[in-house]
Amino acid sequence: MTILKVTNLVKRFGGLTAVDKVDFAFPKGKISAVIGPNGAGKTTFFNVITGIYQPDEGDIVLDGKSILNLKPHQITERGIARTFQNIRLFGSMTVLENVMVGMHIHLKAGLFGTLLRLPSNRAEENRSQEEAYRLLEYVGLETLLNEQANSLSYGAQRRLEIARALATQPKVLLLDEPAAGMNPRETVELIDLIKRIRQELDITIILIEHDMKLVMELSDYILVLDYGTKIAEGVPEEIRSNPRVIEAYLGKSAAQ
Ligand SMILES: Nc1ncnc2c1ncn2[C@@H]1O[C@H](COP(=O)(O)OP(=O)(O)OP(=O)(O)O)[C@@H](O)[C@H]1O
Repeated sequence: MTILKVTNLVKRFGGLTAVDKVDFAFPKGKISAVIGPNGAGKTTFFNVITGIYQPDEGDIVLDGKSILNLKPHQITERGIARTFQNIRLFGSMTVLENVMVGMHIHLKAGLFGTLLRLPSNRAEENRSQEEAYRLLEYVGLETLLNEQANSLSYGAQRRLEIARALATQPKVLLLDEPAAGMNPRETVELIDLIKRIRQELDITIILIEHDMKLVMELSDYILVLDYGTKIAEGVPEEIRSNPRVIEAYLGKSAAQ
């Protein structure tokens, strides 16, 4: 079953076509990877799906409904959450507060009522704090809940970004280079966390990643972009031996 489907997706920047007529159906409850050489259009693809850019052509359908022309926060409300290639946390806020920011889209009190701790919002605030704590436990950061976000290690900041994204209760979670800058131990922990999110929370995961070991180990399905176009799709074994993919990564001579 498909949860997210893009059809004939096109995004141009002036004369450059960053995403060029891409069709892809992301299977529900699976981990899909979007790979390709630098500049292939992967982040632009994520930016179009999450409403940061509107596509010039094509359609994006989440759970049977088009999300075209929606603003990023409306797309989050529909059930797509993401993390960024360059970590975007509220650095001077605590770890707990960062997760509560993710939660506010589902709270009646709203973000500022929650953060200002207005008396009328106390009960809701307590519930959301408990939920935020549970999410921090889930990603293994519960002992750091009162730390300032920018005091965390790089790997911990990436996990906090994932917790904040989970707080929006997504159907689909987009991870843009989640292992970038991580040491080998942090990467192993990340792989475990992503597998648990798929299995236990039933969330569909789409990730962009340059670490091929991680991609091959985690992905059920892979979409390969090069110069904005889809050059291959399939299961990891098919992608690993696909001559067009080898050529795109290593140059023509490697594929011959
Ligand atoms: N806002 C923008 N304005 C103009 N050109 C852009 C913009 N964003 C991306 N591009 C261009 O679109 C192309 C695709 O970029 P994109 O960042 O999507 O690639 P990528 O596959 O994510 O690359 P990387 O692996 O290096 O992160 C590149 O040529 C890039 O320079």
